[in-house]
Amino acid sequence: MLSEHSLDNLKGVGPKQLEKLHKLGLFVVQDLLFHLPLRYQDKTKLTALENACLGSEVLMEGEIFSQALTRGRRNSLLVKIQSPQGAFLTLRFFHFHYRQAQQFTRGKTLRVFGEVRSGPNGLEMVHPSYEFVNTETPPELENTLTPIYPTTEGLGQVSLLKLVQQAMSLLKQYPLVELLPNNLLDSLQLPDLNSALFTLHQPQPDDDLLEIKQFSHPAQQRLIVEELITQQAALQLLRQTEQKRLAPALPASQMANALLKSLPFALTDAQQRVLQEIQQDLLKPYPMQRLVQGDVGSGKTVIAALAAIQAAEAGYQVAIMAPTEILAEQHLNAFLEWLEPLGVTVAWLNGRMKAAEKRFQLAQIESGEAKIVIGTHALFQDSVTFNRLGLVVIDEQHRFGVHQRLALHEKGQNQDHHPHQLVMTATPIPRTLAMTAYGDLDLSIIDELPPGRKPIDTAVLSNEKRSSVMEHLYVKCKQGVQAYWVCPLIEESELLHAQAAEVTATQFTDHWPDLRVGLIHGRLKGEQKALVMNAFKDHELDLLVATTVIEVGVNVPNSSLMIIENAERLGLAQLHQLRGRVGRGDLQSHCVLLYQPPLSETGKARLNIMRDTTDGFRIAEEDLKIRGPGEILGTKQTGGLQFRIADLKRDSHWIPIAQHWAKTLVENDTQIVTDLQERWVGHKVDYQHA
Ligand SMILES: Nc1ncnc2c1ncn2[C@@H]1O[C@H](COP(=O)(O)OP(=O)(O)OP(=O)(O)O)[C@@H](O)[C@H]1O
Repeated sequence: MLSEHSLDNLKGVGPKQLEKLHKLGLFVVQDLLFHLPLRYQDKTKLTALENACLGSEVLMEGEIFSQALTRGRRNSLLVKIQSPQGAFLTLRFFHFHYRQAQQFTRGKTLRVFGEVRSGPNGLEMVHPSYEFVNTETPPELENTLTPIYPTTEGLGQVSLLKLVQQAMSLLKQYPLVELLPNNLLDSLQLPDLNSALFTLHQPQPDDDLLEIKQFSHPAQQRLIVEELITQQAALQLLRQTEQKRLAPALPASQMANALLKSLPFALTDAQQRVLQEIQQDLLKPYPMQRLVQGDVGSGKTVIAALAAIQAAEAGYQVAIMAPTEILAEQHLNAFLEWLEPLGVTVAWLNGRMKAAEKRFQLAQIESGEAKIVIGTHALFQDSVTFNRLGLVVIDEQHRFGVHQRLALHEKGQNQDHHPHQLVMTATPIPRTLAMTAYGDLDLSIIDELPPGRKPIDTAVLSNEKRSSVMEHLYVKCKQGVQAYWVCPLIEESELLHAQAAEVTATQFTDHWPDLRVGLIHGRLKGEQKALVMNAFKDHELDLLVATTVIEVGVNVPNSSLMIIENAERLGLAQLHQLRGRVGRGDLQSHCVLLYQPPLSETGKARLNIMRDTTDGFRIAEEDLKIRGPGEILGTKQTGGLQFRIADLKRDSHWIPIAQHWAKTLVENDTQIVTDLQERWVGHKVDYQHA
């Protein structure tokens, strides 16, 4: 079996090469077959010099007309060849031996391969590969296109190609088992696996290079589809396993009605719909696995509270995990306000608690006295023992990654049940991406903002206007407006980032001593951050100069002006999150995106999208197109989305199709699913738990 055939069985593979191959993620012969070329060279035909297009790689022949050495900053050897029709091409070599130079004598015929460029003396090729041709017995042309593989230092193309060729002849003897059903291949018009692999490693001259380049060749699509089906099937199996587990069936809650009555607002239709979906899930005796997506400010916290109360009333505990301490504290305040009057005890944990306080909170959690427990990732530390965990709410899950989600989930795993799981994210995620990243979860969307919100008015301005923007901000603050100023992310370094914020804060206080300015950044201690945040909330500060630490969740409805510096450096999803800190009350809010000129065309287009829409889903779709999934999901989450061949940005249109077929396979033939996973997950990728 090629899936068990280790690579050192191939000719020419010693320990050193093996190490290099492992570095490329290649362990068995089958891995080589799935190691697809990056691109191809066409050495199957000769192109006439006259027909060569600039920028294309071609094979051509000509007679040596002259050769010359030029001296300068870099010595170069120039060899001029002439086609039978009289056109000239210059070959330019920067590295050469003088002996080599002597070989290029006038009248000899050369066959060269390289990229045609325009040079100072007409058409040229830099460092082409070449051979001398005996015109009586010219060398044969290649039968297939020549693949160029991704490789690593010390493993040349020629060696790698030889190994793949050995793998291909083994494939002829031991073809791989076709795992995709015929009706699937027929309906999608895709080739079988073995011929797809032959096509991609040894494409015939008539195979469409353009299609292959654009990854739209049926042979490539076939592999992409198989890989995506495998990933979707893995998620569905995970989900099926989860649904076979027991969870406490939580009856409808009376206290939830009391909470609803006590709120100063009525739920929007979207909130009601999502709440009902959650409440229905909680009634069932197996774990809810639901993702709630709500655009910024759509009111997710109250939904979490209403779900929590259903568990608490039934005698179970609820863990609420937030990505930052600022957010955990904000949730704590909201939950205390809403739930304590109803007699529900809320505990909380943070990193800066005094030992005695922490002991007290831990004891309350362990005894079951505390029904709601709020915190950051501190919640899944070993010292935390839940008494009867019935529901886990994870806010902004992509900040945590699947591992942490599962870790908290395991905490509640006593003998008789698993907790229900509710994941909340404020980052709208395009549907296809959500299907891949969260395919094991049901999806609810809060697609409506509370009434009375006015769309944020956004302006895009050059940094040259910075001082007048500062001036304008001062005037507004004097009229009672509260504002954020978000500082540039010049370096990844937390220190420099903090310094930039400090400098800006000082500029304001130096200029306008009567302006009440607060400063918040990642290097402040938790306690200091909380103090500043609370002062801003209580309107003891007019302006909060911040780094992107305020990106998620911060809720100060009275703030209505935000300036974001160096906006061109941030992803759209992140800008949307930041901007979502204003426009949360009924005031008309404004946002200014400052950019450092000159701004590229794409840069301009991106900021214009921000100016033209506040619809998070549209922004996320654009971001997916421009920056890819990492930007939207965060790197931790995308860690679990590494594919061998598929690319979520390029191939997202296949995802719904893959999901459909994965479902059919999971329902009808789990053996195929297991085989597919063995084939694709191999040594490198673990779709479920990476
Ligand atoms: N139906 C509603 N009507 C009016 N106000 C509401 C409604 N639902 C929630 N709110 C209020 O809207 C504000 C935003 O809610 P919340 O903080 O829950 O938003 P969110 O969805 O978590 O947003 P983000 O993801 O941006 O943090 C809060 O002040 C909340 O009390």
